[in-house]
Amino acid sequence: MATSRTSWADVADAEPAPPPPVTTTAPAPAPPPPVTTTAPAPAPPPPVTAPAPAPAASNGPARSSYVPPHLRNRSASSPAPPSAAAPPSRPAPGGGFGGRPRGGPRWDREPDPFANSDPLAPADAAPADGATFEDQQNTGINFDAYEDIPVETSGRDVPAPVATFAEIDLGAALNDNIRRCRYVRPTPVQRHAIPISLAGRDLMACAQTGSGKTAAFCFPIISGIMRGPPAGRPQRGGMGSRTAYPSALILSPTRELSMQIHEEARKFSYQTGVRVVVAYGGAPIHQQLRDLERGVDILVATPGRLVDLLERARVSLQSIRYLALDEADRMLDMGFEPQVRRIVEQMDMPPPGVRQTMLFSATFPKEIQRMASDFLENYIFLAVGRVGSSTELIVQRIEFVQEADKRSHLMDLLHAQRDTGKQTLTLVFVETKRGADSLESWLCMNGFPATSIHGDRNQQEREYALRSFKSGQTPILVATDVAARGLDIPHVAHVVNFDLPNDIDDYVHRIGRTGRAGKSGLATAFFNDNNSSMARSLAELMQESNQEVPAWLSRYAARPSYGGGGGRNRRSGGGSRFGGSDFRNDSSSFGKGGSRGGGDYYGGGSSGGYGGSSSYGGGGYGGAGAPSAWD
Ligand SMILES: Nc1ncnc2c1ncn2[C@@H]1O[C@H](COP(=O)(O)OP(=O)(O)OP(=O)(O)O)[C@@H](O)[C@H]1O
Repeated sequence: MATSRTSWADVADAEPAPPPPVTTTAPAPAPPPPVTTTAPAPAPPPPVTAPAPAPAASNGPARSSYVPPHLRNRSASSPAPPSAAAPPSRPAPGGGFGGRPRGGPRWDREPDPFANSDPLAPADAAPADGATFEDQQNTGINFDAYEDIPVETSGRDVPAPVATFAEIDLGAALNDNIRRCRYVRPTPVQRHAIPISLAGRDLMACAQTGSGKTAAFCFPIISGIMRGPPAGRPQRGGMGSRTAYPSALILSPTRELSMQIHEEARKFSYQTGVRVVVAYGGAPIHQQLRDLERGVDILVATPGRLVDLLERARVSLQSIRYLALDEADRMLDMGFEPQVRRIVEQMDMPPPGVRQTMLFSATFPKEIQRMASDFLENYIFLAVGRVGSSTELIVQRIEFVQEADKRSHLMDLLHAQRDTGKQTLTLVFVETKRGADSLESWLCMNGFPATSIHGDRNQQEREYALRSFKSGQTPILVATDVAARGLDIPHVAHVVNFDLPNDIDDYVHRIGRTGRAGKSGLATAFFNDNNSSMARSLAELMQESNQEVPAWLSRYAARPSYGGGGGRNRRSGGGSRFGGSDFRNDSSSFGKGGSRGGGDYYGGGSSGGYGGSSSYGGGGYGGAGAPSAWD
């Protein structure tokens, strides 16, 4: 691996009114015998000093406009903006549309994704009462929080981790963007995952919420596309074809998460010539089709909308070199698995071994690992922190609250928070869509500015709610599990599980909306007899995360009938600490296609507990007649 000693990371720290509401079947190669190594986190790089902020490339919010394919090859007539003085390692990725030759640099027309650090907030959005959140960027990150985190890798010939971005040859343009993002050093998952992916290896990676997994899969993809396709790859399509041929596909379970990944990927790929397009349900397809027609290298999509595009022959997957599944365990659970298998195995995507596949999540039940291995070849399993565990940065409190008392209890919490005088955001999770509406109204009636997000709200309302929450205009967001995964909202200081989920992994993702990127957070859960099946898994999780377990919860957990019998709330990392986490290390687990019904997690069967929760966009996915939030 080449190294670049000129990177910013060697020397530096860093720079720098919402709208009205309104077919190829993959062979299943035998898994390699895993080799397990438990690696200490690499030594932290020496402290660095801050350079003068690099000018955020300020070619303004130029309108993106269609570049005719025949013009894409011309060399840039206008000089590159100052921060892009060094040309990208590969100046001409991008087309993908109609299989025409990929064009030349297009950054003279590229809107600046750094112009507005909050992807969903309008530039002029401000927190309530005119207060401003201190800093929306990634400064003040407590990296020490990650230094002694245990890391496990298993698989053959695991590439060595890196300690700095400078050790990785990601390309000058991408390095510029890393600096603009104020990422000074890689997080632990990035230290391990990026070299693995750059070496061309398939990867199943499990790392705690808020630990930087998005960049961990985006950087290698962008860097790989910048370097260009492998020699001899046939050009697809013909003149006049309206089919888009992305080189990379990133799938995620919710619209909002896809939007967020798109915004992140646009920042990372700014002025690299790599073009990122997003496609998700609930939004007009015509705009997305137009975006695809302008060319796409990386397509970020929700499965439902992608299937639609594939059926219309507006997207072909035959040029896919990189496939990433974010929230991979969710993507492969009962609700999504058929759609995802269709996309990955029954369309025209190259098989494992030809494409490179990366699966990421904070939780990875072994049952799902087993299924996921169908998509991978000779892969490396990476666990940063314990699989399915929550970060110790989040203080977890469990309070015994009867159903009838929940509202007044919530009110007490909110009053206490208000009394601190700090401008923070509170995310309140409830079980049902109706429950979300009703709690939102009640909070508003009682003087607490709240909004809600769930699967019965239309996309415009969902986006508005999220914007309003992020900006601090409505600092309380009542949500179903549609907001449980992946969303990276700065300043969420408190997550309240007003209704506990039925699945411990959902709890891990929910509380992970706070305590992100090395910052601390608070999570309070209301527990009563209705949640007794969660007692043991909650107590175990809290113990693993060094939290104080209330005596009454330990007593609940000790009762055999209360969560003691296994079922889906067994801890998903289960087994011995590190070593039990890669399912290939379980002697009974070899043989990819092994019995899915024999799983040791989630009730021991593919129908043993996934997907049935009414909280997922209401009525669950697959629930008859209920609109799914997961498309
Ligand atoms: N190297 C880095 N330095 C500083 N900040 C970083 C770095 N990498 C990522 N971040 C920031 O950390 C935050 C969390 O990252 P990200 O959303 O990718 O987490 P995640 O692991 O995908 O979380 P989740 O499991 O909840 O999806 C983001 O705000 C991101 O910009």
